[in-house]
Amino acid sequence: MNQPRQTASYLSKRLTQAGLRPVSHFGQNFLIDLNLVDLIARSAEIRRTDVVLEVGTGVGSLTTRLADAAGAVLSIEIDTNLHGLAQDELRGRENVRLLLGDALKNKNSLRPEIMENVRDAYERLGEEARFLLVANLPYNIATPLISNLLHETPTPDVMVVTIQKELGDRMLAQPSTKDYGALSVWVQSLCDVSLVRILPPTVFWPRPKVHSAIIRLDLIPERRASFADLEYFHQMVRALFFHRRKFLRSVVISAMKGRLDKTQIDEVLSQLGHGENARTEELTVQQIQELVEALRQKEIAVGGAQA
Ligand SMILES: C[S@@+](CC[C@H](N)C(=O)[O-])C[C@H]1O[C@@H](n2cnc3c(N)ncnc32)[C@H](O)[C@@H]1O
Repeated sequence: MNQPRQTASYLSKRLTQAGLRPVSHFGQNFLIDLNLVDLIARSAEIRRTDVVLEVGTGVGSLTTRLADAAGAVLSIEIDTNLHGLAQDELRGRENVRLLLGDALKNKNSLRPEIMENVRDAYERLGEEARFLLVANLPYNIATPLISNLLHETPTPDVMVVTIQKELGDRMLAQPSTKDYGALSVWVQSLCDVSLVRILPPTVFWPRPKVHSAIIRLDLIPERRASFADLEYFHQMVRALFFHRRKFLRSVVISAMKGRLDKTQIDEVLSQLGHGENARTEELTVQQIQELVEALRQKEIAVGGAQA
């Protein structure tokens, strides 16, 4: 088993020998600093009883490190040529399974094979098993991938991902800032989010136009368990941030159209102390959770949502 020497010249040679070039629409920006590949793997604190999902195998350099530490690694790659190179690189590693295809079935769901394989490995690894996502993600699918994984069972206990810095800023954002939005509320409602490292374009080959960030998300099981209807919450969060400039009251009215009338909505808002000048972006994650739950309860009371 070879340890790939992942420098720009090594990678470009390897791809050129195979008659390939990086494909930009697949987000093929490879990490060329081995210390950073190690940092991603190390930051996930992987154990022998963990099943690790990687999205975007590339030539398999991070996959190798994940396989050294984990009980099982499942890695998916959309590009047939890279999948072939990674198969060569990882041959003989019995705890690695490589899938070929798009990690997403559509914007709202993962390719079913992924969670089927994760659940298989999870059961095999026994009571101590955890599920982790550790990946240098293709930037165009990072948001749907992370958002959708938070609906899955098992939900990842830990996610350590390299993403566009701007997306990391949105995940970490606090109320009343420009980056605070549906994604901030959705991930922070379920996870502790922390910044591991900001990465300049120079550590990738080819160089992307923007800075990147390694972000760690730790699922807090009590937070997840506190939701009566997670799907309802997620949909409402998206609706509440859809018109950023409007006042909270008019946003709620349009989100609840045909479900609650204005009087019912005003009752909920005044009970929670949100005046007519309130805006969604000023509300803390907890205030948004309370608002969505109060709206859900109101809908149940008037015969709409399911208890
Ligand atoms: C940023 S590169 C990371 C490659 C490698 N893991 C590394 O760290 O250098 C992203 C990889 O994801 C693959 N990819 C892009 N879109 C994908 C998708 N929808 N599903 C699975 N893999 C995808 C790309 O072909 C590319 O190999």
